[in-house]
Amino acid sequence: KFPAIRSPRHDCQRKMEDLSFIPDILSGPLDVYRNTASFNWKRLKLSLEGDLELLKLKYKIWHILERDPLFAHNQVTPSVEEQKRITQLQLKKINEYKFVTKEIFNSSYSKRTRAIMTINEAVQSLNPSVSVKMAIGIYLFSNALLSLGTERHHKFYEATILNREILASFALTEIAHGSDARLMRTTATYDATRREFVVHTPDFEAAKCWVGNLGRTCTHTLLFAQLIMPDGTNHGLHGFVVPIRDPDTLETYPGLVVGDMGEKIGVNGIDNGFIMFNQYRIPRENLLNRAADVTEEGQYVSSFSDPSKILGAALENLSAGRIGIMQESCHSLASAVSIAVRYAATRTQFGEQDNEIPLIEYDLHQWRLFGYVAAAVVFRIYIERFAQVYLNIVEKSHMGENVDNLSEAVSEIHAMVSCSKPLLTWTTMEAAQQCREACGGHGYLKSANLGDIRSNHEPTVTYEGDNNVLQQQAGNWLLRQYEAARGGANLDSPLNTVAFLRNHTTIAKISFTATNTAQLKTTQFIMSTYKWLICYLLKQTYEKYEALLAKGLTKFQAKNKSQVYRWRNLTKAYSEYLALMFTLESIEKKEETLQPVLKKLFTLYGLWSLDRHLVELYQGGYCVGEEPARLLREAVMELCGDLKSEVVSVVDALAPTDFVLNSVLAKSDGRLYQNLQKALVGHPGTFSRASWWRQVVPSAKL
Ligand SMILES: Cc1cc2nc3c(=O)[nH]c(=O)nc-3n(C[C@H](O)[C@H](O)[C@H](O)COP(=O)(O)OP(=O)(O)OC[C@H]3O[C@@H](n4cnc5c(N)ncnc54)[C@H](O)[C@@H]3O)c2cc1C
Repeated sequence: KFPAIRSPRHDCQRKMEDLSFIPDILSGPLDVYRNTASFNWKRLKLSLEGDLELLKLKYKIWHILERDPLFAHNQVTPSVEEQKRITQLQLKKINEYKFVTKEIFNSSYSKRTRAIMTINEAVQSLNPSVSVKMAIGIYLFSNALLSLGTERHHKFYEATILNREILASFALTEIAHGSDARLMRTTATYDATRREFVVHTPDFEAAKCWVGNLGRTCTHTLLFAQLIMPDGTNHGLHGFVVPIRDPDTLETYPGLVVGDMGEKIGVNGIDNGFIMFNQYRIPRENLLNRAADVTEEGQYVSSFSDPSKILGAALENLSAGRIGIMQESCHSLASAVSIAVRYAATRTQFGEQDNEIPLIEYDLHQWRLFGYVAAAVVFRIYIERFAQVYLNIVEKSHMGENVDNLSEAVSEIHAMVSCSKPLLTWTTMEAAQQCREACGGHGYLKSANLGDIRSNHEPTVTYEGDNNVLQQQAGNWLLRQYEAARGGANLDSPLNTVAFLRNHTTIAKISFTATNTAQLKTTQFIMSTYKWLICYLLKQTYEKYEALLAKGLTKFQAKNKSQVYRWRNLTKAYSEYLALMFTLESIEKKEETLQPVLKKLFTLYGLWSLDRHLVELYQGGYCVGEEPARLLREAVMELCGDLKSEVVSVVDALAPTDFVLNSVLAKSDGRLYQNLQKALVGHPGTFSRASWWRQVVPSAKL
């Protein structure tokens, strides 16, 4: 038996905060690579979380749920219906645990939201379906009531967030329209005689669909429908609170046709549903009327009383869910790389004179995995910092405090979120696949958990805004800033993410001058290369777009024809730059002992990402000849080699507890084959004869 060890190399630092609530890891085969780390993994864990209390909260939740049989892992995937049942029961139980304490509930907006995001992430790591159910059914709905509704909707708010009597859903997507929300066809027509809205679905193509929680469970939905006045005037999409089911019987109300979407390729614990409304009546008061209202007599009145508050509300609605998705992606990415790295450090294959070496020793394996480890750390720090900035702005606007250039900040944050959600969700998707392959055949076992991580993560690239469509929105904003910079006008960038565009002509003239890899492995090289790249891609995209307009194409056509290789690459480069910029600012404030490893990870992520932009770096003349590409790739490989001694402890900092990680290949004790044997032998039915053997043996008597 291996004794428990307490990160012996760095005990001197423990006086800072008591991190004993983080379970120690057992000594074992992974020690070989743990003992070479330059830092204490628990301190890195705290640093990546960014807040001691939130880290404690996460461990508290994991600790409680690990002891609750309802949250026990299934060795065999339950039926779709059973997954829905378990998920709903788990949500009920989470409500009963009251992780959102009175103290959290009464704290400031930003503190409360960060705590809720942490709870969501802790739950997501155990069952992503529960966290989505909770995020849509409780938090998205109650936030929308606060930001889009008024006092008269407070009863719904209390019933949702405090009493948990309402479980809501969010109904926007229709069968024939998803990304193009403006053309949704569900209507809510005001009937002044009865002071009600009549909600109607004209045909199947206008049925709301994919609505999470709608298929089996929700009591209410937050419906987006075209608001039509008695005279036929259409005021566009508005939000309405619409009762769906009797909370005591879960029977849907007359006038509704509600169905479940059936089996999906992941997150089957969520009951996604479709709905058709047949002249279904709801009270006038159910219109979320902060921005606009309909009087009893049937007059449409816009109520923009406090523009800053409305803008803050809009910001919150647009971005909060996507920031939550990014945070959850960070967790999935961290879990995937933790599994693959621990496996790589314990699995040996090939060697000289029959001395097999661990996979982690192979350059190829390091190159395949370490860029994603670096991404996991960079994204974690980025989102932690970005969420703080975002929540502070929303909080100030909620409180009616003056926020400088609020409307510009709202647009900038929307652009940032619109390109960062694609970056984080797509990188996680790629990483999950690479990590699965890096674990070979054993990675294909359900008990490796890489399959579930991958398929449950996958829809995040589509929901809350399809990634390709979102990127176009970020590009719109970037091009506006570029146009302003070209014309010498002020940039609308209060968060300073594109402040460098003021110098775009000077930046365009810089080129690759490094003569050795050390010059590349600097924050200065990475950030200045990214600035050049963004300026170059902006120029390319802008010129193409303008040329198409000059040829007589409409704006719509010109924009569509500038996406491939331009708009899209531009927003990708900008999102990577954002992640690097925020991470760099944060790293500089981290404790000294962590800085060397964090800087290496930062540098690897930066160079590894730039490697994927080499075509543009050459195309635009930043790089000339063979040397730049050779040096860049050599620097990536050197960093991979350097990180070999750190990476196992880095994933110790990234990984959740063994129970939560739930991978037979990656328990922190590193006893790969003992754990695998236990799992294979313990699997139900491993040794049984097939119950259907008689049906396939010709001589057997049926
Ligand atoms: C698991 C899951 C849960 C969901 N939960 C909800 C929910 O609770 N409530 C809800 O209302 N909706 C929900 N959705 C729906 C989701 O929000 C939509 O699927 C999403 O907005 C994309 O819309 P769409 O499916 O109509 O795709 P489309 O808009 O038809 O897009 C299809 C493809 O075409 C591309 N495309 C579209 N427009 C352009 C363009 N201009 N240029 C280039 N390419 C383009 C897109 O990139 C995409 O790849 C959920 C979806 C899933 C998968």
